[in-house]
Amino acid sequence: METIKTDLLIIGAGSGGLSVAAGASQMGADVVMLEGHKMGGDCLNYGCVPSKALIASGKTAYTMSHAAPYGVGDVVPQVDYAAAKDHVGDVIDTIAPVDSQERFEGFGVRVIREFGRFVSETEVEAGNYRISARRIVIATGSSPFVPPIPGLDQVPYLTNESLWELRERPDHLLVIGGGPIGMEMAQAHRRLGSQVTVIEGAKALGKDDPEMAEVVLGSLRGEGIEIAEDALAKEVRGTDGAIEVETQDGRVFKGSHVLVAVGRKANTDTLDLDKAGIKTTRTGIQVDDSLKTTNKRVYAIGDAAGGLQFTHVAGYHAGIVIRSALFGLPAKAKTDHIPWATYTQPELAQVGLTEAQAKKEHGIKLEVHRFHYSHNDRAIAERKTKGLIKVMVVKGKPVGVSIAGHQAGELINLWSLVIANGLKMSHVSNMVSPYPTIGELNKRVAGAYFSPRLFENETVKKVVRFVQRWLP
Ligand SMILES: Cc1cc2nc3c(=O)[nH]c(=O)nc-3n(C[C@H](O)[C@H](O)[C@H](O)COP(=O)(O)OP(=O)(O)OC[C@H]3O[C@@H](n4cnc5c(N)ncnc54)[C@H](O)[C@@H]3O)c2cc1C
Ligand SMILES: NC(=O)c1ccc[n+]([C@@H]2O[C@H](COP(=O)([O-])OP(=O)(O)OC[C@H]3O[C@@H](n4cnc5c(N)ncnc54)[C@H](O)[C@@H]3O)[C@@H](O)[C@H]2O)c1
Repeated sequence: METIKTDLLIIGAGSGGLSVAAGASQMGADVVMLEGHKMGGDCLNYGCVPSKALIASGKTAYTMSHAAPYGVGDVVPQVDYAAAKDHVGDVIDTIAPVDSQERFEGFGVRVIREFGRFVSETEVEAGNYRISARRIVIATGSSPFVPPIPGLDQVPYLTNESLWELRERPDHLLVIGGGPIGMEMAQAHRRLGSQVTVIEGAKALGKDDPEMAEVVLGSLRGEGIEIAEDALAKEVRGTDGAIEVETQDGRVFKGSHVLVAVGRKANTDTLDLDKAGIKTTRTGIQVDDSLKTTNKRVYAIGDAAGGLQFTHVAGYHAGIVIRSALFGLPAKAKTDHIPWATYTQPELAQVGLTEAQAKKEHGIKLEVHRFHYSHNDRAIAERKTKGLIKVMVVKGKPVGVSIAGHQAGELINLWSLVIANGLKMSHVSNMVSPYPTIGELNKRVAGAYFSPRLFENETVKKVVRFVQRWLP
């Protein structure tokens, strides 16, 4: 067995681990990174990247079959599901070099392609290596949670991992779980020609503001997706091509395939965390504000840390760990300014508090302002008028923003900047947006905040009348 000593050992080469490795190695630390499976982790191989690529195929098919309102004849697209999967593979291959072993070795990182597990508080074994490190970062991500629904293990169910291997378009896809994975994949498949039924135990897109989620759900239903809510899957039966899902209230849904998308499970089982004195919670590894585990030399980041599960969160965590582990500086992970977006069409995006959360936290100090896409000229030109932006404001500062509509995931960037830097509504209204852009929505909602203050204000009116009398 080879013994290695290093400054920083990173377990997992996904979104979080790669970001720590890139930063730390280029800043002079001696870094070892373990990866037991594919470089790039879930996001590149089974998550964000393939899902957004398949969504793009679905969007293309939908545009072709809904062109008439633009004066271009509708066509029935000839969908080749296997070719769409080739497109997905090609997109992964195009991005893969950025996450590759070669690239990281070029930074001076020693990449070991083995799964690691703790053997003591400061040592990890991986294959034929025993690595001791000054600091260790657990960035092992998460896996699809497969609930113990009776019968599920008897049918050939799909997860976000096996879905990408499927080359024949499902005739009728049943999706258990109406979260972001379920809804994104439901719409992509519907647009590629499958019949789709979403079976959701509570409310679909339930982590988002219900008013905003409804904009998306209405559109999805309009496209022919059946969304059954309060439909907790209780039993699954059938065979390849003929699957039935029965819900707790006795409804039975029939389809050809079933995708299980009911959340994630942190990858901690094989790490032997107890040998390093590291505790876990119900959702992942227990960490403090600085992402340190109960073993102060070990950090946990990204999905493994059991909080928000997004690639940009794993990347943000990486920055916190670099600051703390490399420079010994205090660094705390916050969540107030973390956005998320669901890439259905229309999209759904959120940063900061939802209206309900803001009401609870700020009570009567809260003001809520809305602006609808139907008043945005670019949205009208593009016939993308469904949706709205909603801003929760306390004493002139936004504390949360929710957007449902065209390019919501792009629009939320500005509000992430605003909230991260404690900026005010006046900063947004001072901005000049090019006309006509969807981005004007951001300025217009700030206008909606200031309009009553300016236009329904007697003092303002008095001042204007007074000045007008004296102006030459
Ligand atoms: C279908 C789907 C769509 C998604 N879409 C989006 C999106 O659009 N936007 C977004 O922000 N997020 C999205 N996510 C979430 C995103 O993929 C994750 O939040 C992100 O990948 C987490 O990064 P991570 O570094 O924590 O884990 P990962 O990227 O999963 O990396 C963990 C790595 O650790 C390795 N590993 C595990 N155990 C060990 C061990 N013991 N030793 C060595 N290596 C190990 C794994 O093989 C893996 O490569 C999506 C997820 C899914 C499933
Ligand atoms: N666009 C994005 O950024 C994006 C896209 C996909 C995934 N993700 C990340 O991946 C995570 C996991 O996504 P997800 O959609 O699997 O999980 P989720 O936890 O967000 O949603 C799962 C849904 O399944 C439902 N459910 C649970 N058990 C059920 C049962 N027995 N029958 C019916 N419904 C049941 C839950 O009520 C919930 O609504 C997300 O929370 C997100 O962090 C992000």
